[in-house]
Amino acid sequence: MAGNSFGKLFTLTTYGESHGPALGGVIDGCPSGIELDLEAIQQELDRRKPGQSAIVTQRKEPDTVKFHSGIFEGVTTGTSIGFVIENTNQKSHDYSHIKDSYRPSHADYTYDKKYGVRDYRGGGRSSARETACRVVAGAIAKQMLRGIEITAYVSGVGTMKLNKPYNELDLTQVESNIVRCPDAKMAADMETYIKEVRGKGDTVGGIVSCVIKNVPVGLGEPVFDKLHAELGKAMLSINAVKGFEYGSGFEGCTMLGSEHNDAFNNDGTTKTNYSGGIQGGISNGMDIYFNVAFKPVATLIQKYATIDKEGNSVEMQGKGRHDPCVVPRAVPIVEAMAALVIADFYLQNKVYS
Ligand SMILES: C=C(O[C@@H]1CC(C(=O)O)=C[C@@H](OP(=O)(O)O)[C@H]1O)C(=O)O
Repeated sequence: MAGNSFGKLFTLTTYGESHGPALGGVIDGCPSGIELDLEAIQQELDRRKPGQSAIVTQRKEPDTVKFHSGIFEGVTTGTSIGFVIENTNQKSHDYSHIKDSYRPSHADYTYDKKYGVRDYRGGGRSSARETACRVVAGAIAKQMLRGIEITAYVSGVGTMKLNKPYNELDLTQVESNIVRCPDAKMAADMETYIKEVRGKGDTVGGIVSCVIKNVPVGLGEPVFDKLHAELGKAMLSINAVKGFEYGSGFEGCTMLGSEHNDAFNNDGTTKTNYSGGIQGGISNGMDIYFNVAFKPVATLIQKYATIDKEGNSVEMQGKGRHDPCVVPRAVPIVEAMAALVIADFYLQNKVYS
């Protein structure tokens, strides 16, 4: 299986399956001399971990990270940073019923056809549990990116959407509720809805929005490695992601150029920011903002029709511990992937000192 690494200079390689003994990773290219706040890294993991509230999977994992290399007396040494997160709460028997059949819209079918061998327990390598490793690396990248603020939040669940731009929201409130939506009223409605959906054994999708502030001018490459292309790849590599848009996104296509162009101020900043902080694939110093669309989780706790390995129609009953909606736990994952992209360009574009 290829494709387990991300980044060019600040790189992350991850390993591990949902029901194996552990997940882990190696971060390479992190500069030396960064004083790490290890508690802050664990706090990021706590924001992502399963079992954290009544609206997420009830698998109980502490997701405690142990570092094995690359850090001496709390400071990065410039060597590879190896880390491990143990799996402690696997219930693999919950998965024996799908050993020989495929959950519709899950990775079960494609993994089986591609590799011929499938660790069906908890989704194996296709499990979103892998994203814990991204959160570790992202937390280190965030600490390397002093002064840059990356804030994600839930802006949509099902058809419920926050119809306000990030700069009209109080983003200090993201962690004040279990949905991670900065509008208290909307968060309460979303929570009720997610609980209703969970009660039916069903799932629902949603949107995570993200803003990156204080990015200097000049990150990103002009042709294939555009900053927004790398952000798009990073976000689309997160489990269950179906869409990515930045700046004015799909809505911007309905505007005229004369409305959409961001007029300059004399210092090079712009009066509007439909560009989303990126022009020609390169950051222009304005806020970078984007939306990430997550589909409803494929595993339903309901009866469903599918096929087995031989192609016979079978009726299955979903079981196990699953997220009725992934967006509350996806918030720190989106931030982590954004941090990895920005950190990588910091090093590539030699703006880090
Ligand atoms: C454990 C996590 O999420 C898991 C993601 C997942 C899947 O199929 O992706 C299946 C479930 O695993 P299990 O049945 O073992 O509880 C989720 O709980 C996690 O994110 O840490």
